[in-house]
Amino acid sequence: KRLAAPQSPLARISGPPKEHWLKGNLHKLFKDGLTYNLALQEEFGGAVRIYGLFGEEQLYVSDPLALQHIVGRDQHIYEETDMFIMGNKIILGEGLVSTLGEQHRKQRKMLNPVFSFANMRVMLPIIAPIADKLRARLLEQLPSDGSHQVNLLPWISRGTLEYICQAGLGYSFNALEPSQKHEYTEAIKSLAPTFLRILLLRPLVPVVVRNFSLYWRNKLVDWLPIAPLKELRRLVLVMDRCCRDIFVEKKRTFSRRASGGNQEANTVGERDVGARMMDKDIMSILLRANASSSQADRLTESEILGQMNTIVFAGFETTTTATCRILHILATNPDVQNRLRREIRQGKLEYRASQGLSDEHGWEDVHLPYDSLMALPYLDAVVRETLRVHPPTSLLGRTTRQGTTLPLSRPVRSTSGEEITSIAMPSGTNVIISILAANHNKEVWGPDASVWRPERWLNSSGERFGANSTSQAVATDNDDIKYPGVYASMMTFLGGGRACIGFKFAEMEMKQVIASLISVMHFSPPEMGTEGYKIYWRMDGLQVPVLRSPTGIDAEAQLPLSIRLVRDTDFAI
Ligand code: HEM
Repeated sequence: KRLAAPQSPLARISGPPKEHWLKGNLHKLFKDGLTYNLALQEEFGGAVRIYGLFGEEQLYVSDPLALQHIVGRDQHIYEETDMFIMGNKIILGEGLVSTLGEQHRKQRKMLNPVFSFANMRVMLPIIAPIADKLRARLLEQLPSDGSHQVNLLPWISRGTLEYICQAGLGYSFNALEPSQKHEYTEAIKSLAPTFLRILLLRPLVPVVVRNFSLYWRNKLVDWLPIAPLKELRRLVLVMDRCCRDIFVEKKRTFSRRASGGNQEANTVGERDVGARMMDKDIMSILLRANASSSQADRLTESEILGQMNTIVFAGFETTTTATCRILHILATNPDVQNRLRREIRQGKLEYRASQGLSDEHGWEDVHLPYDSLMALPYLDAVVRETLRVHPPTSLLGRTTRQGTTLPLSRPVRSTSGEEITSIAMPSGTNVIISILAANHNKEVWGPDASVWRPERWLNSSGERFGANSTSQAVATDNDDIKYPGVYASMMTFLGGGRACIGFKFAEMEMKQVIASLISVMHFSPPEMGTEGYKIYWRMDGLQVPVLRSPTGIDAEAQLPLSIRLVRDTDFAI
């Protein structure tokens, strides 16, 4: 007994038994893990000891005060793991998700202003016509006299790619023209599924990066008989080449304009964005900011290049699944859908009148400006509540870079039944931030925390609380029991120095798409026949819609919904 290794501080914390000798509890958490994740918080509280690979003890955290420390006060201690940073660097380049410490801070300093409200106002007119084009593509599929079942997932996904590429890169890949496949958008779409197939190799990344040069890494990929690894390398090369081409063109256009030369776009992709929107995209704003900043703050070319793939990748699947989730909820809640449509119609009618436009301009086609769109209270409540109950990214990893102590707002029980109010965290302890459990915490959101109820964001007259206020939605005044999230006090977009930089963009995009689609289209659940099929949201890495039958769950992600044109009765509440 005396020779046994000293017990780690986490061994005292209660948690589930080890489920597998190799995978610990990880497969339960990350493979269709919604129920398992929520049960952990219910049973053990805001800090739970779980087992990682080879039984390594980790801390699973949803406690508000602990998260204030992890993403806020002590964020320099709780950093991304080497596996995450190095893996991202290989795949996406030297962007925000691949850097730590001073380099990351420098990149954020340059990029934060790019995602300001002022720039969102400028970018909304890039997105609005694309959402209308998506709507037109869906309407084309409708028979003249009835409803039609459409798998919305690929369409929402094409729309999202087009918004982020046009607004992010200032480049159109015509993603809403399925006949015009582009190798860049195909690569971005294949990236996450390919990566998931070799997820178990991820822990080896730091060892390989530290011990093998690029030449030998390439040789390894050649020699190893692992097809998804070779495919991943191909995708990375395609993304890198396409981004470099766009970047070179952008720089050329940029310096030509700076010297007062020709204002025309050079490439088809640039021209397709339309002259009106030229130079208003994220990369153009970044290039201008970079050129006018001091030498010490300036990003290198490779850092700018790295942001291109990072922004497109980070903004793609997350926003796609969130938009799909909203549409699915609207389809299954016709009253909510009607109320929302009514509010949008009212908002557009008022704006049309304020601009002195005649009735000839159909209200459905009116584009609300940024501030009016953001101010629609019910739309805001529907988006907030969906992002709270169903956060697209549910779990994030961190590791302690030095020893520290983690305080808790509510004590948890030790394995021998004592109360624990703070936890000693040795250097190198792996932490899982549970965005999902935090967003479902009954102490913060009330006993109906897991119920989707948009009214929690509204007062009794249906108005929303002050701009960022969550006073009614949050069931407590105690600051220790509040989450440090950047968006509506929830953890969906995280908080602190590594919070989602694109959250305003995502919010704007989702609101615009929903407003555009439901102005003219009605959504309802699909006919599933007699075999008992249901749409089921599987939580692996992201939350993804699939079909579930009594005999099992389909592997293929899909969101089949019935759509038809809106009728007068679809505004009734
Ligand atoms: C509903 C949609 C979205 C969700 C739920 C979401 C969520 C998140 C979360 C949780 C993080 C923190 C990740 C971590 O620390 O490991 C993050 C980071 C990030 N997100 Fe988003 N995101 C969304 C949309 C977007 C969009 C549209 C963009 C770009 C326009 C974007 C760009 C980024 C970037 C660049 C980071 C890295 C920030 C950094 O490390 O400094 N995201 N996002």
